[in-house]
Amino acid sequence: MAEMGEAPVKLSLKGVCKSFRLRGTGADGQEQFINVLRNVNFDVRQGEIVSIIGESGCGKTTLLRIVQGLIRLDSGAIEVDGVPVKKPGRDRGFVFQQASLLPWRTARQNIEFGLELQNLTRAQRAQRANELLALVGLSHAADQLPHQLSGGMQQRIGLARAMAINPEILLMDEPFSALDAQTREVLQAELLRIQAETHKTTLFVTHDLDEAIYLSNRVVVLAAKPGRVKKIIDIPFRHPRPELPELRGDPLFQDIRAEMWELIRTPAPAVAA
Ligand SMILES: Nc1ncnc2c1ncn2[C@@H]1O[C@H](COP(=O)(O)OP(=O)(O)OP(=O)(O)O)[C@@H](O)[C@H]1O
Repeated sequence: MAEMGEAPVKLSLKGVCKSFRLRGTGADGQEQFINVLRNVNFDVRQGEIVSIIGESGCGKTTLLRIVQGLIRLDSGAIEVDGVPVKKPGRDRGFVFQQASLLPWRTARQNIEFGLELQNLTRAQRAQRANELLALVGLSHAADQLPHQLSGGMQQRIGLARAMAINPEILLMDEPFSALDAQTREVLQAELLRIQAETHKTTLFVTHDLDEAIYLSNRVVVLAAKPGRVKKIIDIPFRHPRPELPELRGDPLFQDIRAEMWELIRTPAPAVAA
């Protein structure tokens, strides 16, 4: 997007390749591999939200976990500020599809969890947790246990927990897909509000084309088998954006959506393993 055009590159994916070894062997007794990602290249600029879309199984989650440092790549590199990263680090926070909160800890204590490994006093931890509870709009629920929170509230706490370590990059893997449509739209708008406050560089995996367009500065469309970048689409709507129901009525939104849908449903040429 034009607003982000001049921002420095924060995260770079350079020639990322990944195969997994399958269990057992083939008829010829040889080990078998599935080629999941092939030469994936793109950059994410400081403060940008970039979404990854593509058909189920095209390697979106694998790619995010490689960036997180939980899966090792076969070749290529992940760079943060131009420096290769190979392991998980406090510069990258992760938000999952399920919030996976610790059930015996309150909302506040779940947020504080990530802070306990840092050299902070109890008072500093409490202050940071209070700031984050306010940021995600849940100050009133600080002392509730996870089972007392709705799915949407749990995801807000999951986001606050990821933000607790003050990562420079947020990695989000379908964080709203388990929520009902109405809650999802509320949280999408909240994420844009939080993004405007915090300017986190965000890499966001989703199945939902509308969500990708609404949230993102750019959308990376992956082709499948193996996962490759098919196209990177600029989303030109300026911030602050109107809410999603209104944006959906914009003919430009519909054109972008139609282009993405066409890209996803048209198989890319096969690539030799
Ligand atoms: N540890 C593993 N061992 C073997 N194959 C794996 C492993 N992890 C993922 N795969 C395979 O890699 C491919 C990509 O999986 P991945 O979960 O990254 O896709 P995805 O695009 O996120 O899918 P979805 O949209 O359904 O969540 C799939 O074929 C999957 O079966």
